[in-house]
Amino acid sequence: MKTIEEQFREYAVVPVVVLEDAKDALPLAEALTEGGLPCAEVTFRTEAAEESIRVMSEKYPEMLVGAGTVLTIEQVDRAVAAGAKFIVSPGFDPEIVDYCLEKKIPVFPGCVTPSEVAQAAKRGMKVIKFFPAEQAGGIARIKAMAAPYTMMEFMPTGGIGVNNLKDYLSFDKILCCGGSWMVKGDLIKNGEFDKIRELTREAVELAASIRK
Ligand SMILES: O=C(O)C(=O)C[C@H](O)[C@H](O)COP(=O)(O)O
Repeated sequence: MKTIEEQFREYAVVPVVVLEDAKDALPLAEALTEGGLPCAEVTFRTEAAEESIRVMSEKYPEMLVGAGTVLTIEQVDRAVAAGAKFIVSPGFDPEIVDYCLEKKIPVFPGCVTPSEVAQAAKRGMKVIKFFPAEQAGGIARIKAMAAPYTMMEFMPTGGIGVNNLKDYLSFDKILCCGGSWMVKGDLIKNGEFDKIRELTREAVELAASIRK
C-alpha cells in the first residue's frame, strides 16, 4: 500500500476542484481517472464538497480523494467521515494541524514563510503546501526556504499551469503541484468532461516529460 506522499509524487499534479453541484462529482471522477490522474482535492468552498467527496470515494475507491480549503476542525471531521484521505488548508492553523496529527489524518497546511515552515518542522512534518505559490514568490522562494529546512518537501498551489509547471517539478523538493487548470469551474458547469479528460491527459504527459 503506497503512502499518500508516494501517490502524490507519482501523480505529480493534484487537480484542485470547486464543485457547485454534487451531481458533477462522478463524471468528474471518471474524466480525471480516464485522463490518468485518479486524484482530486475537493475544496470545502461549496455546499456540495462533502457530498462530492462521499460519492467519489464510494464509486471510485481506488481514487485518492481529499478535502481542500479546510478551515475548521468541524470540516475536518465532515471531510474524513465522507471519505477524504487527506486534508489541505490554505494556511497554517495550529489547531487544525494538531488535531489531524493526533488522529493520524494526513494534513498539508499552507506555509509561505520560514516561521510557518518552522511550525511544521517542529511537529515533525515532512510535507507542506505552499500557497499561493506564484503570488508568494514561486519556485525561487521555495528553493530559498528548502535550503535551511532540508527535511521538507513542498506542494505548491496557486497560479500554476502548463506554462510554469516545469519551473516547479524540476526541483526535487517539490512533491507535486496543485492546480485547477484542467478542472476549471466553467468546464464543470458546462459538462465538458471530455475536455477535462483531455486537459488531464496533457497534464500527465507534461509532468512525465519533466520528471523523466
Ligand atoms: O484553499 C485551498 O486549500 C486551496 O487549495 C487553494 C487552491 O489550491 C488554489 O486556489 C488553486 O489555485 P489555482 O490553481 O490558481 O486555481
